[in-house]
Amino acid sequence: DKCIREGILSKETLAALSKKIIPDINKKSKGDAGRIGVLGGSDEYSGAPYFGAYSALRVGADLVYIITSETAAPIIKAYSPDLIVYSYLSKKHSSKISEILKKLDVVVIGPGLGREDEQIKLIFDVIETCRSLKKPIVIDADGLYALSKNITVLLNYPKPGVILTPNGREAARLIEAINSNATPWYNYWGGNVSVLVKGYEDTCYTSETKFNWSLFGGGSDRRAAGQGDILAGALGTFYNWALKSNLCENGNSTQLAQSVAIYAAAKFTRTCNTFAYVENGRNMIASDMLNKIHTAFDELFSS
Ligand SMILES: NC(=O)C1=CN([C@@H]2O[C@H](COP(=O)(O)OP(=O)(O)OC[C@H]3O[C@@H](n4cnc5c(N)ncnc54)[C@H](O)[C@@H]3O)[C@@H](O)[C@H]2O)[C@@H](O)CC1
Ligand SMILES: Nc1ncnc2c1ncn2[C@@H]1O[C@H](COP(=O)(O)OP(=O)(O)OP(=O)(O)O)[C@@H](O)[C@H]1O
Repeated sequence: DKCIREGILSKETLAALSKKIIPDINKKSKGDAGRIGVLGGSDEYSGAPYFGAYSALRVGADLVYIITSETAAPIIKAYSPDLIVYSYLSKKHSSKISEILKKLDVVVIGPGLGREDEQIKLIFDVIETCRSLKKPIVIDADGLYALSKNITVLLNYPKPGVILTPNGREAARLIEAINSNATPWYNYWGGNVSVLVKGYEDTCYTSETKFNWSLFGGGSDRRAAGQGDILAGALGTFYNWALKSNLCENGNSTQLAQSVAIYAAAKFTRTCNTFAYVENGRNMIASDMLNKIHTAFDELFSS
C-alpha cells in the first residue's frame, strides 16, 4: 500500500528505524527509559495535559511529571496515581519549575495551557530556561499559540532541538506570525527546529529535506478532542529514545532523530485511533485510544 510520500526515507525505512529506537527493558533502572515533563493545564482544561502525560507514560517513559495550574493539579491527581503532578504553573513558582526542568529528558509544552497573558509570558521564560539547559522540547496546542505571540523566542534553538506539532489552524497562525517569504516557514527558527503539521496528511518538515515525509491513511474519520494531546505526549517519549539511539553511522543527526520520532508518534496515534474506532465506531473518544496503546504499540514496534 502506498501511504507515504517519500524523501529519501521510504516508509519501510521509517518503520524499521522507529522500531530501532525502542529501548530494551531488561536490566534497567527507573528513569533509564525516560523522564518526560508536560507543562499545561488550566482552569478550563485538565484533560489535555492528562492525555499527553498518560500517553508518554504508557508508551514507555519511566517517570512522567505534569506541571500544571493549582486548579487542575488535584483533578489530574485524581485521574491517575501513576503521574507525578506539580501545581507550580505560575510565575511565583519559576524557580521550582526550573529545578524540575533540570531533571527532564524532554519537555512537552502546551496541552490545555490556556491563553491567559500571564501563562503565555511564563512559557517564554520556560523556553529560555530550556534553551540554557539545552533541553529538547515539543510544543503543541496553546504552547503554539504562545509561540505565535513571540515568534522569535525559538530562533537558533540549540541541539537537541524542538519539535512543533501544529494542526492546520495552528500552522496558519505560525505562518501569519512569521510573515516572511525569505525561507520556507518551517525553517524560520534554524536547523534544529522541526515541524509536524497534523491533519488528513501528517507532514514532517526538518531543515534536512531528505528527512521529510508525509503520511496518510489509517486513523479514522472520527476527530475526537484530545488526539493531538496523545500524539504530543507519545512524541515526548519517542523523541527521547530517538536522541539516545545512534541512528546515524557517522555522528548523530538531530534532524533524523526528530524525523523518526515524529513518524513513530504520528503512526502510533493513527493506529490507536484505528483500533479504538473499530471497537467504538462514531462513539469513540480520546480515552478509548488510551486503552489501545498496548495493541497499537505491539502492532508497530514489536520485532
Ligand atoms: N479535554 C481537554 O482538556 C482538551 C483540551 N484541549 C485544549 O484546548 C486548547 C485549545 O485547542 P483548540 O484545538 O480548540 O484551539 P484552536 O485555536 O486550534 O482551535 C479553535 C477551533 O478551531 C477549529 N479548528 C481546529 N483545527 C482546525 C483546522 N485544522 N481547520 C479548521 N478549523 C480548525 C476547531 O473548531 C477549534 O475548536 C488547547 O490548549 C488544547 O490542548 C484540546 O486538546 C482538546 C481536549
Ligand atoms: N482528517 C484526518 N484524517 C485522519 N487523521 C487525522 C485527520 N486530522 C487529524 N488526524 C490525526 O489525528 C491526530 C491528532 O491531530 P488533530 O488535528 O486532531 O490534533 P489537535 O487538533 O491538536 O488535537 P487536540 O484535540 O488534542 O487539540 C494526528 O495523528 C492526525 O494525524
